[in-house]
Amino acid sequence: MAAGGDMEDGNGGTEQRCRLYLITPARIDDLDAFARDLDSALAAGDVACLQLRLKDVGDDVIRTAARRLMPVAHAHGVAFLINDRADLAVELDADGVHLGQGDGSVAEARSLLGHGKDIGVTCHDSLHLAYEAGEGGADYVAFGAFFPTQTKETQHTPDADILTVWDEVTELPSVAIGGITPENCKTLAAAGAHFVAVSGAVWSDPRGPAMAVKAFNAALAAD
Ligand SMILES: Cc1ncc(COP(=O)(O)OP(=O)(O)O)c(N)n1
Ligand SMILES: Cc1nc(C(=O)O)sc1CCOP(=O)(O)O
Ligand SMILES: [Mg+2]
Repeated sequence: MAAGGDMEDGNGGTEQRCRLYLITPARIDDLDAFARDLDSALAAGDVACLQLRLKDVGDDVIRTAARRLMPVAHAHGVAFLINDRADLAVELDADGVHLGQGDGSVAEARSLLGHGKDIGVTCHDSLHLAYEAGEGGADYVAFGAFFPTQTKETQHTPDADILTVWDEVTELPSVAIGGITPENCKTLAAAGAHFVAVSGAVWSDPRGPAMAVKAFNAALAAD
């Protein structure tokens, strides 16, 4: 799906239907150290995508981080998406953008990015928002937060059934997000999620991000 990386979902005939989607911490103080952590995490197992989600920083900080981290992702065949900002995604030649409900329309992002890039949309607990996103041309929809999370304040707590309903009515990939761990990810995969999006459970794992990626892939591959 993505030029630099492979954001194919598991329906492409791969053995593992639900794949891991990583999201960076909202703040990266030591970019070189994080790049090393990222390299070891992506070397440890299958990851479909990395989203750069820096918050409360200037555009140049996002640019510097993207220029440092996108080559690491691409070296492992991992798609690299920018959070919120379709304009920066174009400028940086990223593989796509993730849009929240306040980050502009899919149509606007598509007019900037073109058809070779991925556009994802936050849909919280709403099938209506997901239908709207799909009709607008989104490449995936994201539902969440399924579990308690310290990474983002959210009022929406969908039930996993929304993933099953979505999977029954469309082939448009779904991403599940919010408090996802190796211990709880399988329930979301079994419900129909094509990707599980994770931040804290990878970057804050005391065993290191590589072990966390291994644990997620072992859990997702289990029957
Ligand atoms: C894959 C994925 N799903 C949801 C979000 C949340 O996006 P948004 O609602 O715009 O909130 P912020 O992440 O911008 O704080 C996401 N980033 N990625
Ligand atoms: C960025 C984000 N969006 C959410 C939503 O519900 O839309 S929950 C969330 C936080 C994801 O990080 P963690 O894996 O650490 O919970
Ligand atoms: Mg956003």
